[in-house]
Formats: sequence, structure tokens, C-alpha cells
Amino acid sequence: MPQLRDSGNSGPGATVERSPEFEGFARIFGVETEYGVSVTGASRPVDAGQVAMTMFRPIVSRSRSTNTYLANGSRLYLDVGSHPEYATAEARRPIDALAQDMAGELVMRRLASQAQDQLRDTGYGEHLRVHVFKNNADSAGHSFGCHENYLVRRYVSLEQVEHELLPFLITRQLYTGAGRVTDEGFEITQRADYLDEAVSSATTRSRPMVNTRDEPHADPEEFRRLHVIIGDSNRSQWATRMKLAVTHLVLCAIEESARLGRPSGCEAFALADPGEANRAVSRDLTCRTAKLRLADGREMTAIEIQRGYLSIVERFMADHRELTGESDADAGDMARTVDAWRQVLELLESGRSEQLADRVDWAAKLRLFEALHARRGGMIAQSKLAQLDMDYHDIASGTVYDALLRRGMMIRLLDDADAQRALSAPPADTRAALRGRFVAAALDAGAQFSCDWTRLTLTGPEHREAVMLDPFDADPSDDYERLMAAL
Ligand SMILES: Nc1ncnc2c1ncn2[C@@H]1O[C@H](COP(=O)(O)OP(=O)(O)OP(=O)(O)O)[C@@H](O)[C@H]1O
Ligand SMILES: [Mg+2]
Repeated sequence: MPQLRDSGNSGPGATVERSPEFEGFARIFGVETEYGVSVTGASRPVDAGQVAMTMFRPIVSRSRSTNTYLANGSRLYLDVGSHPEYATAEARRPIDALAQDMAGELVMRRLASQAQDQLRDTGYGEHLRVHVFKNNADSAGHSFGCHENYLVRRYVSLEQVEHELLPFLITRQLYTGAGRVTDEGFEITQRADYLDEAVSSATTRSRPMVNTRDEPHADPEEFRRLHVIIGDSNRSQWATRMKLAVTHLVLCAIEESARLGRPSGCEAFALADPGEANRAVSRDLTCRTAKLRLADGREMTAIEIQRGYLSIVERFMADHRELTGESDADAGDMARTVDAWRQVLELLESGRSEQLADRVDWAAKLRLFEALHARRGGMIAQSKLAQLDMDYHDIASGTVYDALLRRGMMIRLLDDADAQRALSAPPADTRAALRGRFVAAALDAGAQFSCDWTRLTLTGPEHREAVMLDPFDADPSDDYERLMAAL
């Protein structure tokens, strides 16, 4: 990703020995996705918790835990309950994070299919079906998350995140929202009703939009890990990549101004009540009507706020022509991201959101609902729409989304072979490459091991450890070489 080594100003708090990436705009991206599990067609009672445990039986027998890391560097785990989670390996590029996220869908699909076979074979009936939803709300009213992780330079303050980034995150839902059928009708996002606080370190007591728990998984002197809770799980490949890429560019502009100690311009969009604004964006299917109250007393629509951020990013990009990439391909990617962003806003501004149905999940769903309405002469039960909604997100047994892909009705950035490859290949240019190689070798050797994001531990036959504090560093340390040699 972007490198900028000529700014001549290492920012507030600069001391000695910084990692080379501290100076630039390089980013680490990670996406955590919690999935919802359910089961239908069983001939005797079985609940989602049992199904999730059955899904994880192969993992437990291999790793002796429901919390493990995979050979592609990702983390797979199941807490209590029925929400398995997959957290992608660290990626430097949004497109690589997308590939890792798609590999996560394959992992879940495979576990679901094995669990389905096993449950059918053990007396639950041949019609039993396991469903795994890549969405954020179940029919019982529980909400679960899709969290984006961004490595951000530490001198960006939490106040800046709240006042400068949050209005962007709330209004980007116009094109990243996954849509949801509710009792009151259709909404643009899955989670507007569930998020109440703007910025907080708690995820259980209250539900913040950005979590501030300080776990950088990197040198804490230099970086924070921004943990974005406000965001839907996307099926659209375009939306998954786009939300990471556009957020990255806004973060670049905020970081640059923090580094230079001057306002970014984003502070002009601070919202009077983020929770209220979030719900208003979600409920306004015209995207043009709802006025959001700003902290300074003005009112703006979500599109106007997005336009404001777009101008700031355009200015930033114009000032940094050398920006955005270790390669020309990366730079081109970022330029195309800005074009795609502008185009989306133009379409929304002119009331043509239906033209986004090939890339924006909520618009894709609305297109399906409208087609169904037309076929049935407007007589559609709410339950039918809710069922279609769930099918769209069902990565195990759903048919709707795959049919859209097959018919070329959704933009495809990567194909099945890319996702398959990402199942065994971590991003090559982050520490995930080292983790992935270690996990693959440890599994091959039948060794006992454990990992976290910054540490690899061999617990048997002998005890060895390697620490990887720098997420950008894919070069093996001496400790790492010794660890691998012990396998
Ligand atoms: N230094 C970093 N900066 C940004 N993202 C990172 C960094 N290190 C790891 N990540 C990403 O952060 C995510 C962490 O996922 P994980 O589920 O373990 O997070 P968590 O904050 O501990 O959440 P949970 O509460 O679910 O345990 C992964 O996708 C990973 O790739
Ligand atoms: Mg997590």
C-alpha cells in the first residue's frame, strides 16, 4: 500500500527507531465475521448450538480447542453459543483481505456441509439442513458483528476517530449496507437498531460503533488497531473491498493532517447524535431525504456528507501523487476506488440506486423483492420477504446469491479459484505468511502449538516461541527459523 517517505515530519511523539511503515500510509486490514447458524428439517429436536459444536468437531479433534489459527494465517473460533467467527489474516491490500474473507466463507461452508452429513447420519433425518448466515441479525432479534480492523498511526487521537471518522462510517452505509427486512419495512443496514454508543471500549454492556479497546497487535508506541464495529457483513465482493479501500483513504487524509498538526476538514461533519443519524440513514431508502443534525447546528444529508469526504480525499490524493502503492497496480487501484466512489454518489444523488443492484447488497435485495412483487402482483407476505432476505445471506444452503453471481448480476472481483487459493495461501507480504507456514508445518508434523496475532508457540515436542510484533514484516527472525527447525 501507500508509501510516503518524504514528508520530513515524523509526527507528534516521534522518537527513535520507528518501523519503516510508520512514516508512510501503509495499512494493515483485517475483517472479522461472525456467522449465524440455524437448522431446519430435522426429524427430532436439535438446536443451533449443537449444530455449531458439530461444525467444530473436526477443528477440536485437530487442535484440541474451538479457537485455532489456520494455514492461511486466519483465526477460526467458536465462543459459547452458535456464532462461529472467522478473522482474516493481516492483509496490506483490500483485495487481499477480500480473498481472505472469501476463504472464510469456504471454511464455514465446508464445516457446515460436514456437520449436515454427520447429523443426517446420526438420526436427525435426511431432510436436515444446516444454514450459515453471513449477516448480522437473526429472527430472534440478536445481533452479531462484522468488524473491520485498520492499523492506524498512534498520533491519530480517539477524539479524531469519533468526530472525524464516525460521520464517514455512518454515511458510507449508503453503499456498504447489506439491507434488512424488519417488521417496519426494509432498511439499508442490518445493525442500525442495535448500535447505541459512538465510541467505547465495551462490546458487551453497550454496543459502540467503534471499539477503543487498546489491543494494537503491533508496537503500541507507533500504532493502534482501529476496531470498527459499525458495518454490515457483505456478500457483495465489491462492497467488501470498497468499504476497506474508501475507509483507508479517509484514514490517510486524517493521519496526514494529524501528522502535520492541522485540521483535516473532516471535523466539519461531526454529528450531534451519531445513533440517531445512523438510524436515519438506514431508514431513508431514497438516500436523499433524511437530514442529519451536525454538532455545529447545521443539517446535511448523508450524500452531502459523503461528498464532503470525497473532496477531502480527492485533495489529499492530488497532493500525494506518489501515494498509494508499492506498485503502480496499487496506485491504480486507489485511483479507481475514488472513481467508483464518485460514481456511486452520482447515482444516489440522481435517485438511481437501482443501478447499484449489481454491487450494493441492499440494492441487490431490493431488486429481488421488487421482481417478486411484480411476479406476484404485489401480494407478497412479509414472511416470504424475510425468507428471501435470509437466503441471500446463507452461505451454506442458500441459492439466491449464487444464482445472481452465475447470471452475472453481481460484480465479481475474484473467482472461486482465488478463494480456494486463499484457503492455503496467506497474504505473502505480512507476518501472516510466517504464521501460515508455521501452522501448516506444525499440523503436518502433528506437533502441539498455539498462536495469537503476534506470537507463535510450539508447546511440544519441545517448547519454542517466536514473537512477530511488526505486522508488515514477513521476514523470518532467528527465533522463527529455530521454531521451524524444531518441527
Ligand atoms: N496490527 C494490526 N492492525 C490491524 N489489524 C490487525 C492487526 N493485527 C491483526 N489484525 C487483524 O485484526 C483482526 C483480529 O481479529 P480477532 O477476532 O482476534 O480480534 P479481537 O479484537 O480480539 O476480537 P474478539 O473480541 O472477537 O476476540 C484480524 O482480522 C487480524 O487480521
Ligand atoms: Mg473477533
